[in-house]
Amino acid sequence: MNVIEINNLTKNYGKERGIIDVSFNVEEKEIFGFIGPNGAGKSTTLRTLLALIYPTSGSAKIFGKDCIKYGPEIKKEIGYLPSEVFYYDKMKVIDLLKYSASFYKKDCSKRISELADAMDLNLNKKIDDLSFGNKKKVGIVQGLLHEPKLIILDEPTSGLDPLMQQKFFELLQEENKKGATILFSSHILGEVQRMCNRVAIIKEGRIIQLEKISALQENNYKKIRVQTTVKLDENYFNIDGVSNLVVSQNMISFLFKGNINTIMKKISEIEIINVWVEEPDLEEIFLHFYEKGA
Ligand SMILES: Nc1ncnc2c1ncn2[C@@H]1O[C@H](COP(=O)(O)OP(=O)(O)OP(=O)(O)O)[C@@H](O)[C@H]1O
Repeated sequence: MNVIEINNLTKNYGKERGIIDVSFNVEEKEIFGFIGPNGAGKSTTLRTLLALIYPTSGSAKIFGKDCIKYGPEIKKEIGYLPSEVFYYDKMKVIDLLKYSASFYKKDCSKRISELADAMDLNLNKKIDDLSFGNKKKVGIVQGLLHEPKLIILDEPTSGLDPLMQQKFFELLQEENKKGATILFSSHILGEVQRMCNRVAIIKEGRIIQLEKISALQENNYKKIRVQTTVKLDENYFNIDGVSNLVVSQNMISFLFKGNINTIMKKISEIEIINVWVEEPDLEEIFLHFYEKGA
C-alpha cells in the first residue's frame, strides 16, 4: 500500500522554477530518501505534501486522501520536521512541547520525556538559550511526540553532531520498526545510503532517478580500474556505457553501466597487470548524474 502518492506535481513561484512534474510513491513502512543539491526542489515538494503551499498543477495523496483537500485531517497522523525551525524564544522547551502536544487528542507527556532523554535535551531551558543543534532537537521531539504514522523530515540532521545524528537515526529506525513510514530529504548521501530502502533523486526541479538503494549500487554501475602494461589509448574504452573515464600512466578508471560481459571482453583483449571491479558509492553515482546532465 502507498502511504504517499505524488502525481505530476508542479509548483511555480511566479516565474521561478520550483518543481516540475514530480511523481513518486512511498510505500507503507518504507524509509524513503529524497536527495538533491540545494535549490533542487526538495523543500518545495515536502511543503506541498503538508499543504503549506499549493501546487500549480498535479496532485498528491497521503493515506489515500488528497493532501490539500484533507490537509488538517491528514496532518494529525504526520510528524514533520521543517528544514528551519523558528520558535517563540521566551518559552521554555517543555511548555512549547506541551503546547504542540495539545493539538493531538492523546497524552504525549511520557513520549516527550522519553524522546528528550534519548536526544539529551534539557526540557527546562528557555528556547532563547539553546544552540542551533539543540533547537533542532526540539523540532525532532515536536515532530515525533504524537507517535505519527508518517514522518516527513526536511534535512533533519543539519546542525546535529555525529553522536546525535546516530541517536536520531536509531530513534527513526525504532519508529519504523513500530510501523511508521518515513520520508526524509537530504543532500548527505551517506546517511541516505545507510537509512533508506529506496531513493528519489531530484535535479533542477525534476526527478531524474527513482530506485532501490540496492539496485542503484549493485545493478547500475560498476567502478572499474585497469592496470595495463603500457599506457593505453584513452579511446580504447570509448564504448557505450562507459563514463567518467580517467587515464593516468598505465592506470585507467571509469564507471560502467551495462552488461558486464561486454566490458570484460574488451579488457581481456589487452595486456593487463590487474583489474578492480567495485560498486560505486551513492556519492559517485550522484556526481555522475550531475556531470552527465542526466
Ligand atoms: N518562496 C519562494 N519564492 C521563489 N522561489 C522559491 C521559493 N521557495 C523556493 N524557491 C525556488 O524553488 C526552487 C526549489 O527550492 P527548494 O527550497 O524547494 O529546494 P531544496 O532542494 O529544498 O533546496 P535547499 O536544500 O537549499 O532547501 C529553487 O530554485 C528556489 O530558488
